[in-house]
Formats: sequence, structure tokens, C-alpha cells
Amino acid sequence: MSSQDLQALKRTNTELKRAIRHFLEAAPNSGPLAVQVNNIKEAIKSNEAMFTFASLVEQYAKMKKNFDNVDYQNQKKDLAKFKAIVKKTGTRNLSSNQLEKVETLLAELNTAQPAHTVLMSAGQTIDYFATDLSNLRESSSVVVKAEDVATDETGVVAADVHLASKKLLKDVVVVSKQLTKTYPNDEFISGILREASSVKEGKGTFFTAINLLERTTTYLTLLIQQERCATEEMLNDIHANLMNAISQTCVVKKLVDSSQDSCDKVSQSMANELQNMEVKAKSIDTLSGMQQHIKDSVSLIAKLMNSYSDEQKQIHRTNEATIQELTSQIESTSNFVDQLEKQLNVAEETSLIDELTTIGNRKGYVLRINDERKHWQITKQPLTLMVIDVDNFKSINDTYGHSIGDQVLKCLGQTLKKHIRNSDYVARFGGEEFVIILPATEIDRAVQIGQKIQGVINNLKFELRKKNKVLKMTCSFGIAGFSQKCSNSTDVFNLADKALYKAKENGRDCIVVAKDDKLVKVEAEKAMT
Ligand SMILES: Nc1nc2c(ncn2[C@@H]2O[C@H](COP(=O)(O)OP(=O)(O)OP(=O)(O)O)[C@@H](O)[C@H]2O)c(=O)[nH]1
Repeated sequence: MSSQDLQALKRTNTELKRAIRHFLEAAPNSGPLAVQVNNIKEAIKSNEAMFTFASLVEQYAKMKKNFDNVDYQNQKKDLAKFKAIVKKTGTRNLSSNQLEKVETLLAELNTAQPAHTVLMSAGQTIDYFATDLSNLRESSSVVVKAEDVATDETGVVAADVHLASKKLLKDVVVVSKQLTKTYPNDEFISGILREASSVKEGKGTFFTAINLLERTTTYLTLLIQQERCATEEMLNDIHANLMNAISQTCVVKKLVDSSQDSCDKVSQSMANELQNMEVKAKSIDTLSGMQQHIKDSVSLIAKLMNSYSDEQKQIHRTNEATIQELTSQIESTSNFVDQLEKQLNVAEETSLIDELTTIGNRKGYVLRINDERKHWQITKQPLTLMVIDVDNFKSINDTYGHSIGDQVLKCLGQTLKKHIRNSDYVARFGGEEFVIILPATEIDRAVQIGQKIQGVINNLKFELRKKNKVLKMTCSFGIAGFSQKCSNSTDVFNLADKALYKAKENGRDCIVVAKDDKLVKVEAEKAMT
């Protein structure tokens, strides 16, 4: 309904009120109609146009029914007044249907029908008015609240509302269809679409459409908020990850001196861009704006990370080359150290060997006797020393020369080595003096070994071809063992040496053993040959 029609409706309302007032002047204020007359009086006072109009008509219709049933004496007078009012009403702006009805009524009035017939016609006309207006009120009431139509400025009318409802419904369907494409699995949106599609035009359509639209809007707002939250969360994640990356970059920076400057630049630039991103994100309030922002941010971050990655690759290449070079240097140094170690080992071994005889030397003896003594202390197995000195060696040197003397010493060293066990140890202690360490050997057993060696030496023959002579030699032996009383290596050696000198004193070529605090010469006949 256009605003023009609304104005017409208002005017009709005013006219009706006026007509009813005239009628009320003649209406009884007591009796069966009094209640309805009072109701109409109250309704007329109200300024609620649509409501009042329809209500008046209803009340009027009810009163008319009562009129039909009651025989009033002044019916004719009322009819005359009513006729005048209807005539007057017929000259006012009415809708075409209403005007048609009024004209029909006037035609009947003019034909001077009996009062009862005229009133019946008037009643029918008013009934028509009542139905027409009641329908109007029905469609209006769903969209127009009483307070909305209370003022003359209100321009809302039923037809407008009807059209608006249809349009709104259509819009809701279109919007929810589009949303269904975007959110195909969203139950709420598909529910709205179903509801909007199934709404039938008629009573309450407008409010239903408004309600659907409101629910859709609220839900959309919620979705946007959710997406906004998710987006912010995503940005926060990106931010956190990048800050982590930057902190790691700082660690890398410390490690890689060569690329320190470039790392600083990249880190600084990334931190600045991230700050900008955060500030921008807070000022964005549309979903598309946020999406674009994320897109831009991600591409910026990717760019920064790529440039950082390129620099790191360059650093890595440089480091790899340096590492390779260092590795080869370490390898060659390691080889060199290995060689030195071997040489050192050889030198160490050599330093313990007597050059002339190739058996152990005095240093070798000292190292070995210390080890054996420790072992003796732990195991308490007997440990014995045998000292051997060539008799009158000076005369050999003097008679045959120093070189022959060396040969004799060499031969003696090899002979001694040959006649001892692998676990024993022989060394040239100095000059023509030799020492044999005999682990796990009692004094008596050592004496037996000494006698055996003495026999071997006595049988050695050195043929001096040039001089056509055979050289023979003898040795003197001193034997002593480790004990509680004599447990120091030097003391035991000295004791054995004493025994040796005792043997020299006893005429050489004999064995003297330190036993029970005495130096005892081993009887010659007991010697084993
Ligand atoms: N050829 C040679 N002679 C050495 C070596 N070391 C020591 N001599 C000699 O050995 C001799 C030892 O003589 P002395 O200490 O008097 O002893 P000795 O002649 O064996 O007499 P007694 O030991 O008392 O039987 C010295 O003439 C040293 O020069 C050596 O490596 N080679």
C-alpha cells in the first residue's frame, strides 16, 4: 500500500470516528447497548489509528447485531441521522471498494425503504467495512506495533510490509544460498536456507523474514569473529615462529663470524616487518582485509626467509670449504703425529737396549726391576737377582784388543739371553757386569740356574784364527733375593753385588749366594755342567 492509500485510510478512520460520535449522541447510555456504547466512546478517545479504526468497526458491528434484535422507538430518528452521516461519508475519499458499498447503501436510503431494510443494508455495508478493515489490520499487525502507528508520521502500511516481506525472504534465500557455497558443511546456514525456502507468504511473513535475516546476520558476525580470532591466532603463531627463527638466527650469528653483518640486517628487518604486521592486524576489521593482510604478510615473511636462507647457504658453502681444508690439515697433522709417536716408541725401546750386546741396558733394568718388585709385593712370589761379572776381563782387552773384548761381551750377552726363560730379564749393568732378574724363583733354584749358566760360559770357546789361539773365559756370580728384611731394589742389588765380590775374593769362577744374612759360596762340585 502506498502512502497515498495510507492517507486515505487515515481519513476514512477520522470520518468513521466522526460518524460514530454522531451516532453515539443518539445512542442510549443505559440498557443492553450501554456497555458497547461506552466501549466505542473509549475507543474513539484512543489515538491508535489502525487499532482504533478496526476496533470501532468491530464494536459497531456488534452493536448493529444488537440493534437487529431490539425494537427501538426512536429507530426512525436514528435512521435519519444515520442517513445524513452516510451521505456525508460518501463524499469523502474512500477506497474504490468501500465507496462502492457506501453508494449502494445511499441508493437504498434514497429509495425510502422501510427502516428495518435500510438498517439491514447499513449493517451489511458496515459488516463489509469491518471485514475489509479487519483484514487490513490482520496484515498490518504483524509488522506494525501499536506504538509504531501511533503518530501521523508513520508511513508503514500492510501492502508495503507485504512487499517488503517478500523481498526480505528472497534476500534471505539468496544470502543463505551464497553462504552455503562458502560454508557447504555448515548446518546452521543450510537450516536458514531450508527455513527461508519453506516460509509461506501470509500472516507473520515479515517477522519471520526479519527473524531469519537477524539470525543470519548474527551467525555471520559470529563466523567473522571466529575467522578473525583464527586469523589473529594464525598471525600470533607466525609471529611466534618467526621470533623463534630470529632468536636462532642470533645464535647462528655468534657462531658464524664471517657473516655477522648480514645476519644482523636480516634479523633487524624481520623484526621491523613483524612489528608492522602486528600493528596493521589490529586496525583491520574486515575479513577480506584480514585475508589480504595475511597473504601480504606471508609473502613478505617468505621473501625475508628466502633471503636469509640464501645467506645461510652462502655461509654454509664457505664453512664447508673451510671445514674441508681444516679436515685435510687435521688429517696430515694426525699422520705426522702418528709417525712421531712411532719414532718416539722406537726411540724409547732403543733407549732401553744396550747397543753392543742388544740385550737390556741399565735403564731397561731399572724400569723392569721396579715393575717386578711391585708384582712381588702384591703376589709375594719369590724374586731373585743374579749378578754376573767376567773374570779378569781387563787382561782379555789388554791381550787381544778392545774389539775382541767387545765380541766377547756380545757373545756373553746373547748366551745369557738364550739360557733364561721368557719371563726372566737380562741386562748389561755396565762394563763387563751383567744382571739377571728371576721372577717367581727361589734362591736355591736361582743357584741351580747360575750353575747351569756357569757351565755354559766355561765351555764357550772363542777361536782367534789370526792368532791361532782359543780364548776361554770364566765368570763370577752373586745371588740375592727380595725379602722382608731386604725389600728395596737397590739394597737387593747391592747384596747380590757383595756376593759377587765375595766370589771374586774366593778366587773367581764361582757362585756366592746371600742366604740367611750370610754370603755363602756354592760348592764347585755341585756346579752343573
Ligand atoms: N772391550 C770392552 N771392554 C770394556 C768394556 N767395558 C769395560 N771394559 C773393560 O773391562 C775391564 C774391567 O777391568 P776390571 O774392572 O779391572 O776387572 P777385571 O779385569 O774383569 O778383573 P776382575 O773383575 O777383578 O775379575 C776394563 O779394562 C774396562 O776397560 C766394553 O764395553 N768393552
